[in-house]
Amino acid sequence: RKLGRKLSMLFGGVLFCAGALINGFAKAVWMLIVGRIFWVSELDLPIRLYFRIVFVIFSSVPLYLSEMAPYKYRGALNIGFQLSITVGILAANVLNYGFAKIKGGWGWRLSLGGAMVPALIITVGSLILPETPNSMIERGNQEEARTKLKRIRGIADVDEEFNDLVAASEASRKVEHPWRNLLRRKYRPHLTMAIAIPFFQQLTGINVIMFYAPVLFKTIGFGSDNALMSAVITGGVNVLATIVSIYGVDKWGRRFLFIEGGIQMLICQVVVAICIGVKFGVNGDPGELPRWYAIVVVLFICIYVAGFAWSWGPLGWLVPSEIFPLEIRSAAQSLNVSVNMVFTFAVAQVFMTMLCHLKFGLFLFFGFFVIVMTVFIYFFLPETKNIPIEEMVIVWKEHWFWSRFMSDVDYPNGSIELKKGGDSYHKV
Ligand SMILES: OC[C@H]1O[C@](O)(CO)[C@@H](O)[C@@H]1O
Repeated sequence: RKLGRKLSMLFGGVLFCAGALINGFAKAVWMLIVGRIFWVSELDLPIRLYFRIVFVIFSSVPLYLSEMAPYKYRGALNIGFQLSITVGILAANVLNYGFAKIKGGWGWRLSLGGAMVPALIITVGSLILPETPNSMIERGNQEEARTKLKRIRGIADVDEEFNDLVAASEASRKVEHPWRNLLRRKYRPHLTMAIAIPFFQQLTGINVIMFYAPVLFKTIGFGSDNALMSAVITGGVNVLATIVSIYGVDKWGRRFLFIEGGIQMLICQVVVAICIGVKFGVNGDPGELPRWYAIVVVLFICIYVAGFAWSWGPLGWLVPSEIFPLEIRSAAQSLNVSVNMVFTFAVAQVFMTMLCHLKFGLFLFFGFFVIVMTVFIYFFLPETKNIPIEEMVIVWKEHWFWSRFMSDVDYPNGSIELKKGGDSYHKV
């Protein structure tokens, strides 16, 4: 909050570079450990190039994107963040596939040290990017913010938006304790979403596939090469489906994608559980897996990944970044990222044990959570597409459940009127 979004990103980029260097040149195990502490959140995958970004960047980039974007395209632009993650994962899978074939035992140095490339892009990029007007106003540079807003929007008359931003910032300046505020009654919906959304995102079980696809495919009877190849395939589907959500998020809305994606994931989880259950039972030796059978499993895992990649994947970052009012935004976003990382870590840690004990039931375990989260979205998440961030209070005020927490909250100063049309709002 004090440093602004730009410096936060720079700080993260530098740490990330340091981690990649220490890892790539590691001479001892402790160097690998230190490098990884600097670097990534998935602590148990030693030899894997994973273009993941440290916590600081996760906290600042989605906010940066949502604050910068014109609200009609906010969804699409924000999803650029998740798209980069999926492209990173795909690149990592492809490169690891290649590096694994290098003889002489130094392929892993390329895998780990190669993270310098994205790390440098982040570091240099953060120096070139402009600071957001919101963040400038927050730190008292009003005129600079106005000029910047004109430049970003490409028009001279930015008064309406500028005044909105200033009003929001003034309201936030009066408040000194974003963390304590987060606990206030009127922020109950925000607090709930800051915890529930990242929790549910990880409880879809996506990282079981993302981190362990090769292990999983091998376990169910694929050869080594095919298993690595399948990881490349799921990585590709992940990228393509994320692009679908960029296309649709501001048209079809967040709720539609969440609910459709949830149903799709659930169906696939049940089918995969049945496929694996029928073949393995609970004993665990599949023998030879017929080719058509393997293809069916990979196909349904791909459909599951697609369901995730146009719903919880991108929306898990987008929705929190657009619902928090400025006065709690940084704190709430940090909470969101922390919960996400804690459960990413937890799922990665318990996956092996769960697979051994639950067998095919692992997919049903995550399937159960997918049911819960889909019902949760249906009842508790209001549609946020096409609403300026500064006007977002409207969606809570008109929500059947959350309105009870918002009774003493006013519409923002000089608020434009928003009319509800179907499942979303538009300016009148
Ligand atoms: O695309 C899959 C990736 O998306 C995330 O859920 C959120 O960014 C990651 O935890 C996961 O590895």
